[in-house]
Amino acid sequence: MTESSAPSNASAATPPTPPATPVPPATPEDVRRVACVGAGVIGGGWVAHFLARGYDVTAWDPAPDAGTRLRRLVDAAWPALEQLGLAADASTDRLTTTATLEEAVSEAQFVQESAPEKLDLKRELLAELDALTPAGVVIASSTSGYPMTDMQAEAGTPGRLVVGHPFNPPYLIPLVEVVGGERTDPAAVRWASRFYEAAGKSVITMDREVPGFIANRLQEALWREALHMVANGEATVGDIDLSITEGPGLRWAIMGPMLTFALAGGEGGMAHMLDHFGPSLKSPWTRLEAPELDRALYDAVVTGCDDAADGRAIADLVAERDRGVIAVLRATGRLRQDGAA
Ligand SMILES: NC(=O)C1=CN([C@@H]2O[C@H](COP(=O)(O)OP(=O)(O)OC[C@H]3O[C@@H](n4cnc5c(N)ncnc54)[C@H](O)[C@@H]3O)[C@@H](O)[C@H]2O)C=CC1
Ligand SMILES: C[N+](C)(C)CC(=O)CC(=O)[O-]
Repeated sequence: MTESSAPSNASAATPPTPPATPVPPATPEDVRRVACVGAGVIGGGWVAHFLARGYDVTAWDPAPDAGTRLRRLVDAAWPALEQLGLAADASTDRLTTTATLEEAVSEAQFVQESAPEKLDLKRELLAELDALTPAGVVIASSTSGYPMTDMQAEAGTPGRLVVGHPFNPPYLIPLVEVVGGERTDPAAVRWASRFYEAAGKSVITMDREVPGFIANRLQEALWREALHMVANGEATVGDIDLSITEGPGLRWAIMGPMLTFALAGGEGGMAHMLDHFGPSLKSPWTRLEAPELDRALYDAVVTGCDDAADGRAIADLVAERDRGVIAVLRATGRLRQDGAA
């Protein structure tokens, strides 16, 4: 199977349910119609991204107010996307919200699932999506951490199910981590990676399942340590945020932690850095085990964030974040020719 071909429809134990409408699988670069299932923070962000890249998007979400919420999210994101540069044929009019899941996916050439992070729900939904989506069309889950092996357990044709893990907001943060499960066809993983690239994303394709993928594994280590420090009264929520925004975070937007630390070794680079600071790896700088998320810690973090927001509403913070990310992308020359980040 070549990289441009769609994944096989090879069946697992249960025979596949035939798709509702026969739609021939597209090559990743030829996809025009994308379905987004679940339209909250992340699903809505995906919708905005795909619209900005000129796709026709169908969206389905069971919440009664989902359509209104989605339009609000897309409208709020659009100015940032205009700044980045829209695809020639991009329009919010290309969005259709559907009354049923079946309508959303029946003509889709790619499906992005962004339903709540609950394993049973994901399992059932992915099996249903698999039954409703045209044969050979790749279905990706936005999950933040469930292995696809666990989520594909009930699907008739698990070969086309992949993880496509985005970062908030998916319309601005370029990275997507792509990985399959034990029963995923490797061609589906390659297809998804090529599709995301064509859709303007920066892709890491993983060849094995790792809990938390790569970036969340790193983020969670930081997050866990931050919660320990708040729980122990060692740092305030404000201290934690400032320590990153005025410290390592500034460098991380330009180089990752590896190259950044290579520069800590001066002319000797990473080798000198390891010789010099390697022993400190054994220092008790990390606690590793997660702290108990008890009421006191919960309240301290929530109140700390309210204080940090200093009266700014979430919508104001979203606009501020979007302006900041665009400025960083511009300043570091990371806006692609086609306007995608
Ligand atoms: N919030 C974040 O920063 C990130 C979240 N993710 C992942 O994205 C996924 C969605 O998370 P969020 O957007 O944050 O959650 P959210 O709570 O904002 O949105 C979830 C949406 O799914 C809808 N929904 C409920 N039941 C559903 C069903 N059976 N089928 C389809 N949709 C259903 C809800 O009405 C809601 O609009 C999760 O898997 C999460 O782990 C990934 C990256 C970042
Ligand atoms: C908090 N989170 C685990 C849902 C975060 C992510 O999955 C990625 C992100 O946007 O940082």
